[in-house]
Parts: sequence; C-alpha cells; structure tokens
Amino acid sequence: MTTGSLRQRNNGNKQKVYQNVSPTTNGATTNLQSKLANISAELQHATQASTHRLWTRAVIAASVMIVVYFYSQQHNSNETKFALIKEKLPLRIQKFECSKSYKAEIRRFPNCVPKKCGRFVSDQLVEEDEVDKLLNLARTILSMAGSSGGASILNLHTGALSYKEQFVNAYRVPKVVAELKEHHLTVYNTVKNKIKKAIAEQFGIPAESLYLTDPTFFSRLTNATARTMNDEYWHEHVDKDTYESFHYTSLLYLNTYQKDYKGGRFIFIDGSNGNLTKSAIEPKKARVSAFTSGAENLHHVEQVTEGERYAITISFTCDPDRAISDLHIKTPNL
Ligand SMILES: O=C(O)CCC(=O)C(=O)O
Ligand SMILES: [Fe+2]
Repeated sequence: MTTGSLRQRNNGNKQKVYQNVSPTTNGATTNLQSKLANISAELQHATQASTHRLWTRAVIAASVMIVVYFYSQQHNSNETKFALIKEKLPLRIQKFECSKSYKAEIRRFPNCVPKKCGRFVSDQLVEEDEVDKLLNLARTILSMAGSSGGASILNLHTGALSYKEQFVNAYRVPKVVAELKEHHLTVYNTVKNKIKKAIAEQFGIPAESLYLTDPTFFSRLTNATARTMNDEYWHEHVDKDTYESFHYTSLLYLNTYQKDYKGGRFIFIDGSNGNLTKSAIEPKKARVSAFTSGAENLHHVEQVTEGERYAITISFTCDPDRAISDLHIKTPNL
C-alpha cells in the first residue's frame, strides 16, 4: 500500500461526510434543521432563564447584605445609643444601683449619697455662646502648646498645660496669661455652677454638698500617635479609680462629633462578664453628660481618627477636704 492510495481513500471519506451535511432539499434535512432551530431556541431560552435566575439571586444576596450591614450598624455588638448628635435633649437620665465600692465610700458623706446612681445628658443646660468663649480659649491656648501625642490638657486651677511630652505651668507663660480674660473665668464658673446644680437635682442631693475638685480641665484629643501614657485617652476606666477624689463626673462638650472630628464617642460599658453592653454618647457642642464616678459607670472614649475634639471635664467631690476654689484671674495657683 502506498501513501498515495491512502490519501485517495481519505479524500473519498471526506466527500461522503460533506455530502451528509451539505444543504439539500430533501425532507430529512429540513427536519433536522428545524430540530436544530428548536434546540437553539430552547438553549437561548434556557440561557436567558438562567441569566435571569442569576440576577435575581444576586439582587437578593445584595439586599440581604445591605440589610445585615445596616442592622449591624444600628445594633453594633449590643450597643445602644444614649445620646445622638441629631437629638437635642432637654434631659435623658438613666438610674441604677450604685456599685458596692462606690456605696461604701460615699457613705462617709451622708448628705451626698445619691438616691440611685446613674447618668444623664442634657443639651439645654449650657448656652452655645458660653461654649464659644470656652472653645476659643482652649483652642488659642492649646495651639500655643499641646502634647506631641494625641491628648492635650489645660488645667486652669493648677496651671498644668501639656507641652510636647510634659506639662508646663500655663501661668508662667506670658503669652498664655495674656489670653486669659476675666470673661473666660466668669463663663467657666457660671457653667460649672449650672452643672453642679443639675447634678444635685438629678441625684437628689443638696448642691452645697458638692465641691469642685481636681483635676478639672480642658482636653483636646486628636489621632496623633501617643508619646506618653497621658496620650492614651481611650482606655476603659472608672473615674473613682483614676481620680480618687471624684464622686460625680461631668463633661461639657465644646464641639461636635462627625462635624468637627471623627471617632471620639464616649462609651459606657454595662453588664458583667459574658453579657456586656455599650451605651454611646455622641459628643456635641454644649452637650453636658454627668454621672456618678464609681464602678457602675465604667467607660472609655473611642480614639479620634480625624480632627480635634474639645471638652471640659468638670469634677465634683463630696469631700470638703478635696475641694478646690473657683477660678479668679489674679490668683492662679502657682
Ligand atoms: O472626654 C470625655 O468624653 C471623657 C474623658 C474621661 O473619661 C476622663 O477624663 O476621665
Ligand atoms: Fe473618665
């Protein structure tokens, strides 16, 4: 057998095959064509149906994901919102039992024992123009000094002012002293008295049993990397442990979460092991938050991620020996 004869035979086969598929007018071919057309139509239909199914599934999956996302935002790990920025609260108050340690300690000052422990927020205690004056003062002075990390303070009672990685005495810095005007101190004292009165009313004690205590200070928080322990403002704590003399803590917020800075919410941590819940306060200009300073009010501040957060921590004690006097322009505590 030669390669030539092979080629010939193959050609013959090819021709046969071609003949079978080439269009002719006989009935069998027409039948096949129409079957093929049907199959193709069915295939097209099936493809369209499966594309449609895929789209439907994708839309359902996306909707479920969106619902889950928003739900988790709203109900973020057992978190409730105690005060939102969009709210203007005359008064929101929550009362509960005092912690054992707080109860035991405050018993030393019978006039000062709250009917119940708790916390409240009010957006109507302090005027916006009072806050403007205090904010301007804090901004001006802290822009002359300030920590190189994320937390700077100005304590007008002791003069402590953050400067890089330490504190200086603000009353020994002439350009700082030049900024401090009588009207600042008047506003500061007025605001402090309003808050003290509100605490006394809400916790059912006479205002005369409450004394301003140290530290009472302006704070500016940013996202700068911490350089010292003082910069690490975000740790959970109990004020009574951090600042021994405190019995009632208050905070006056000088600017607004989301508008002036991101992060920096104040979070109470409630409950016990295994069943912790968070209760969030969104700081807002002129918002006052106040609470009993014991273990019943464990809390922390979330890290600021953008901008500058300004507040004043105004603290009260029931112990006359731990009282500090009101601010007077001529009597800085040197
Ligand atoms: O600035 C705040 O919102 C709270 C600060 C704080 O917890 C504190 O000074 O003990
Ligand atoms: Fe605190």
